[in-house]
Amino acid sequence: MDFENKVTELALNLHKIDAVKFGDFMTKSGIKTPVYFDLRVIVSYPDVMELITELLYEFAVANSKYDHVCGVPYTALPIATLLSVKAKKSMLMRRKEAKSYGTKKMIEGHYQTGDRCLIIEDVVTSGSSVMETVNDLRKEGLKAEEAFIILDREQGGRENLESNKVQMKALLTMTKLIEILLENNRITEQTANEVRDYLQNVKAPSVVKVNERMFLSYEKRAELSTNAIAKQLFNIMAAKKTNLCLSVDLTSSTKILDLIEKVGNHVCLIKTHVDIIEDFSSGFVSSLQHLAKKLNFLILEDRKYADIGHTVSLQYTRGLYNVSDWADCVTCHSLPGEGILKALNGASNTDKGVFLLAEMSSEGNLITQQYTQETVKMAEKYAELICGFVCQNKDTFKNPGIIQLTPGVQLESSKDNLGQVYNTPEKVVLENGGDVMVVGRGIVAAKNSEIQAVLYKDALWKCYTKRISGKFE
Ligand SMILES: O=c1ccn([C@@H]2O[C@H](COP(=O)(O)O)[C@@H](O)[C@H]2O)c(=O)[nH]1
Repeated sequence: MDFENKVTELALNLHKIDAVKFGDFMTKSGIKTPVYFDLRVIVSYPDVMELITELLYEFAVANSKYDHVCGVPYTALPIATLLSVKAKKSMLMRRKEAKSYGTKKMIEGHYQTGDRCLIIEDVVTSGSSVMETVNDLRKEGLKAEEAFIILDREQGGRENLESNKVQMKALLTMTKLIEILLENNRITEQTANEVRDYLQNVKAPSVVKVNERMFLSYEKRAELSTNAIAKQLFNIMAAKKTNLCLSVDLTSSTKILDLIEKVGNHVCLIKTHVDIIEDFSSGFVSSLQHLAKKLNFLILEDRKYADIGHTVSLQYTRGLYNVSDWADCVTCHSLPGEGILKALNGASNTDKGVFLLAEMSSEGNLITQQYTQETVKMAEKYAELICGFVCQNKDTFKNPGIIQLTPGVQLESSKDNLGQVYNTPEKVVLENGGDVMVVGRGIVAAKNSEIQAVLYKDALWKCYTKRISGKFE
């Protein structure tokens, strides 16, 4: 029997076993519907289970590359099991609730970060159940980009899933099912029309688009990084439990080193502006590097390069500051075009990173939405060089392997008298998606910088743990 005939047989069988019913029903959300699906009953019909498995197998194996299958609990679990055995592919099981003891894992089974997982579901209306499983898999660093469905109710689920980067394929659509049942005299023309009218008029609510990096831990994101500095920074944050970057905007090298000695334990990154240091020397650089090793932080020179590639390569590798010699990463503008990234790429033999400025914290800055988008696009070709973006919004980029570095942070929202805008840790981390938060005067100008650094560190870390728990919206 060919594929189409088998699909027809499935439609007729689903009707025969009462998995599809026509009449006056009420959906979970209280909307009247002339058609109702209850595919939970299929477990009582081994030949229907076998047919579904065969069809999904032909459908899935022919077109997809995947490492695991995962059924949306509960109806799709036995189907995913049969499919996993038939395809000889591993299965993962998503829990509905995390265990209260032991590992507290949501996903059971063996997997590696970056593995591809195919989702199996019985019926899709809005796609929200599929998205719950997709989100839990993505939190574990798995790729969940394809969902195979028995029946698509055609009420917006496909569009909702696509907007969350999940391609959906269904064995049957509601339209096709009605057509088959009508052709085979299982339903009347009137019933068919009632269902068609209903389909025209009732759409499921849209599913909120998720930004995967908002829910992934720094450990998981380290595994997804293609830039060595981003990887290191994620790992330092996870190990030291801090996502605080201190901007040491002081003009005396002794004062800078004294401050770092006090707060270095509480930060993951130290950000410098070397051109404001009045007594800059190679001795300062050696002491800074020594502290970075001792206290386990990375060094970012916030140079904000913005010239043509040739000049930038000289600014980066030569002159009084010879930044490439000591800074793990630098900031740079995208304004001059790609040449600036070409210049920085390969200018050093050791691992380096670039934070590209996609947005600024200052009031009235001239960066437009289009400029931001083009900046993010420009970075795509330089996956080994870019460790992140200096930006202010969670939707500026999606790649979970890179870092959102966000300046303009103080414990209270405020402004300075030269246009700097400050947001609170809650706003920056939970709403705006900051991964590493830059604090300058909030710590540097405090009476006791160490106490203040701990306050910032704790507040920012608390927001991060809340964010990855997903329980903040
Ligand atoms: O958009 C940007 C980019 C960089 N910065 C830098 O961050 C610090 C912020 O210092 P505060 O004292 O906390 O204001 C500073 O070095 C800026 O050059 C930024 O503020 N905004």
